[in-house]
Amino acid sequence: MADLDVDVVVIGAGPVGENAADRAHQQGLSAAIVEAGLVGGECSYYACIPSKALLRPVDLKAAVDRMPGVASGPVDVAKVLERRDQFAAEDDSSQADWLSGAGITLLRGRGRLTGERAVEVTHDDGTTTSVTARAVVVATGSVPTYPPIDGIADVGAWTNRDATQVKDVPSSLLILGGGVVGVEMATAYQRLGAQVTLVQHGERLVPGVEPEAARRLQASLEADGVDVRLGTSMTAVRRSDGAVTATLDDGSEVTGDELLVAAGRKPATSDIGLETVGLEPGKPLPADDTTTVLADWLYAVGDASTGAKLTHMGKYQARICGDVIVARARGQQLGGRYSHHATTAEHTAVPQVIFTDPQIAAVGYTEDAARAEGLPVRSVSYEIGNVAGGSLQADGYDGFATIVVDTEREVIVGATFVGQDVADMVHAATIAVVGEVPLSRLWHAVPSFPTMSEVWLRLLETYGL
Ligand SMILES: Cc1cc2nc3c(=O)[nH]c(=O)nc-3n(C[C@H](O)[C@H](O)[C@H](O)COP(=O)(O)OP(=O)(O)OC[C@H]3O[C@@H](n4cnc5c(N)ncnc54)[C@H](O)[C@@H]3O)c2cc1C
Ligand SMILES: NC(=O)c1ccc[n+]([C@@H]2O[C@H](COP(=O)([O-])OP(=O)(O)OC[C@H]3O[C@@H](n4cnc5c(N)ncnc54)[C@H](O)[C@@H]3O)[C@@H](O)[C@H]2O)c1
Repeated sequence: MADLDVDVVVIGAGPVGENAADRAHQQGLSAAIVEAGLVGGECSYYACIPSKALLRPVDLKAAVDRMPGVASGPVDVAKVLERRDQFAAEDDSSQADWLSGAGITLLRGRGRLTGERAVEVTHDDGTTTSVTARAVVVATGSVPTYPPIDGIADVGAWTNRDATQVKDVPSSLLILGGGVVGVEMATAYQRLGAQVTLVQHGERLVPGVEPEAARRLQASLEADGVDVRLGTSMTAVRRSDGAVTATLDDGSEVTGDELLVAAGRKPATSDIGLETVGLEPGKPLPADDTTTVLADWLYAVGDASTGAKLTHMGKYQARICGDVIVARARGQQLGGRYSHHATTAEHTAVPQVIFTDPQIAAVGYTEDAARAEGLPVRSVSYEIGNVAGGSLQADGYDGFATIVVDTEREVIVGATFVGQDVADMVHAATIAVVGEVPLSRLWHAVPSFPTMSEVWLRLLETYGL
């Protein structure tokens, strides 16, 4: 392909890179995007989408099983996997078509910086294309990390790619890591018929959430039959007679047909030529609130950056990035906090939904995190099963909501919802946090009866309104 000169070149066509290119292009800039794998990135084929496609059927079955008078049958695993393939088959033709329809040039190959505003793309056939651009955006995502455990390189350990693209559910699965990937995959696999053993070296699961949320999740996983081992780590793993055996640091052994490593991720920045522009490879790219890394030409968004490692937050960063690039191209002043040119929500209002059973949906600070920041806070909680909407949703509804209130400003700085079907409840809290809506005004946001949102009223009453 002939060498190219464009306004913006994006390295990495995951959900985040695609959004950055599109946002800049929609406003009149020429854009090219470089992709070494599948257009759509990890999220579309090996992360968010296939994992949720595996979880939704078993989540629905559990909800039906909690309801007297309606019966669910056994899970048809083949059908579940077939539906997963409808969402996440490893074919990026429709996403590539979308890019070309949008007028963005797709360069298939591996992109590397070769200096300021210069990227070289190496295609599969070994040929190269040089791209020069006014702005370069790094959106190369992340790759799994492997803890230093004896034998881990020799047992054919699964990553999120194997777990989400599975063709045959094994009869048993060891999971290393009790973070978000670990608990979501433990939920899916145990309910798809595998015996799951989950090993987490911390004292609790999903360390970033309210402690009571993690306790309820652990109780539910254990009730499902998951063997949860906390406060322990694997010291060695070996494969014999087809199975993987892991030795734990308390001397015990656990066995499974496969081992899924879900022990965190690192940015995919080790081989993208960062050293040619004076930056250290292998580290998350330190982007400021305008997503800028260097002067007014190098930008970073998504998992490759220091921002939150979630698709929706990466896409938010990408929209800001596109707008900043356009403003600079037009010689316009950048706006400040909460403008189109600042990722303000990254500091105080990151939402996340963990699609386990119970679901955990949270935004902003937990109580402990707020105190660590020196905020004057008080948190109040209320059982969702004690509001009419919750008790109608499921018999014995197990879940609660917590709000963390800044007692000086009387605004909500964090909220957590735990329970069946709470995923969509978090957005109301996100609006309250971002809008810094005073509690006295929230009192007038009347939840409909009988919905689970009535828990908002009870939380405000419990706080003292
Ligand atoms: C199992 C799992 C489940 C998840 N579920 C959720 C969820 O439910 N919700 C959520 O918000 N987040 C979820 N995440 C996190 C989410 O997947 C990431 O935050 C998101 O994919 C980041 O998007 P990205 O575009 O930055 O990177 P990626 O999606 O990783 O895309 C980066 C792209 O860059 C390409 N690339 C890398 N290097 C180069 C190079 N040198 N040249 C050319 N191309 C290159 C890669 O091939 C890839 O296509 C999950 C993660 C995992 C592992
Ligand atoms: N629903 C969602 O939003 C969703 C779903 C999946 C993943 N993600 C994102 O993907 C990213 C990666 O998730 P992840 O779960 O791989 O990473 P993570 O950092 O969330 O969790 C890794 C866990 O592994 C544990 N661990 C690390 N080394 C260990 C060892 N040697 N022995 C035992 N335990 C060990 C850690 O204590 C930690 O709890 C996260 O940023 C996450 O937010 C999001």
